[in-house]
Amino acid sequence: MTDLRLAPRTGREVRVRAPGKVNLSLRVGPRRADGYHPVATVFQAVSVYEDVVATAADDISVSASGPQADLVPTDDQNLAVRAARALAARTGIADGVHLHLHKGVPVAGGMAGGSADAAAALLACDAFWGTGLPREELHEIAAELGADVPFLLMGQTAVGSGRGDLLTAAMSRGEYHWAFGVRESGLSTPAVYGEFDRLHPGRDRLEADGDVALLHALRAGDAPALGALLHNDLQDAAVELAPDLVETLSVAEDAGALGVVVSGSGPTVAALGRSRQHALVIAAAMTAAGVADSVLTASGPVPGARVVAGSDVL
Ligand SMILES: C[C@@](CO)(OP(=O)(O)O)[C@H](O)COP(=O)(O)OP(=O)(O)OC[C@H]1O[C@@H](n2ccc(N)nc2=O)[C@H](O)[C@@H]1O
Ligand SMILES: Nc1ncnc2c1ncn2[C@@H]1O[C@H](COP(=O)(O)OP(=O)(O)O)[C@@H](O)[C@H]1O
Repeated sequence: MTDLRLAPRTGREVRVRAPGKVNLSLRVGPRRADGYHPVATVFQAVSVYEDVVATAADDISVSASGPQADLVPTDDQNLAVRAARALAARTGIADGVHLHLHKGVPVAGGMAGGSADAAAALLACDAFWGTGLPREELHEIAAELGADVPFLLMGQTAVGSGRGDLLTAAMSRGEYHWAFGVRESGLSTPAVYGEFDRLHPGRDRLEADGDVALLHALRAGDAPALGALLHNDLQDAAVELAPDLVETLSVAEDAGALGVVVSGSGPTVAALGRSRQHALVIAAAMTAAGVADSVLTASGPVPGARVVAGSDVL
């Protein structure tokens, strides 16, 4: 038997898990001078995960695995690489790291998989390099990387304002069960916001207080009420760019979903089930009708990015 105490130490790894999200409500105001839109949103983190593993390397590099890994850039455009570089710049660290992304969240699907990678990479590098940044500073870097990144650090349920990066935790009781209809060809977030501008030229303000009833339903753990109140101002724009989504939405509705909505900028369709079993039934209905390239089921809310293991690799 090998004596592990004598084995050479070849590397250390830090493993971080971050969830995807669904916007239970997304209200959008008129485009600002900086190109962003003010939003009022209610995020829920769901149990579809990105697992990011940090190991030693000379430079900062990334690789990806998972069903849609070929759609993920592995250069400096990758949000995990951008996160590592931003943390290195903030802390003056000159070390390298390799980040491997096990992608469970659909790519360009409106469920923020890239943002989850960025949040996970921030935590992974912070632990790997031992920089020990306070949570607020990680949140600041996260907001610079993208509007959705802070929420994937935080997880659970939160109200987002500003660009979606100013967060307040929201109370939520119980567990919500989702079926997701996934498309292979994603939608670009800027393109969907652009289509929103085209469809709503007269929009002059953000309806920021429209989610009182939805937040009440969450506090009460009332899934039927929540289902009826799911809302997405970007849905028409996503449907305009991907008209087949109408069928996906209607198949999920016909399967008895409590509510059906396009997730964020789409094209993933999120359908709320009455139970875990019912979410499986809705997913099966979408598969049988051929209205999604693949389906997922998940529940929420779940925690944000967190270190799940840090170990010496022999
Ligand atoms: C629509 C939402 C809903 O949660 O999520 P996704 O569906 O992309 O996951 C978000 O607003 C997306 O957030 P995120 O994907 O992080 O956006 P960023 O990388 O910061 O911005 C990409 C581009 O989207 C547009 N954008 C983003 C956020 C916002 N509040 N207004 C915008 O107009 C801008 O054109 C921006 O240049
Ligand atoms: N780590 C990453 N994972 C996925 N996509 C990434 C990543 N880094 C950059 N991208 C780019 O961001 C785009 C959208 O990312 P993603 O977060 O998956 O979707 P969405 O913004 O719709 O939630 C992708 O099409 C890809 O070009």
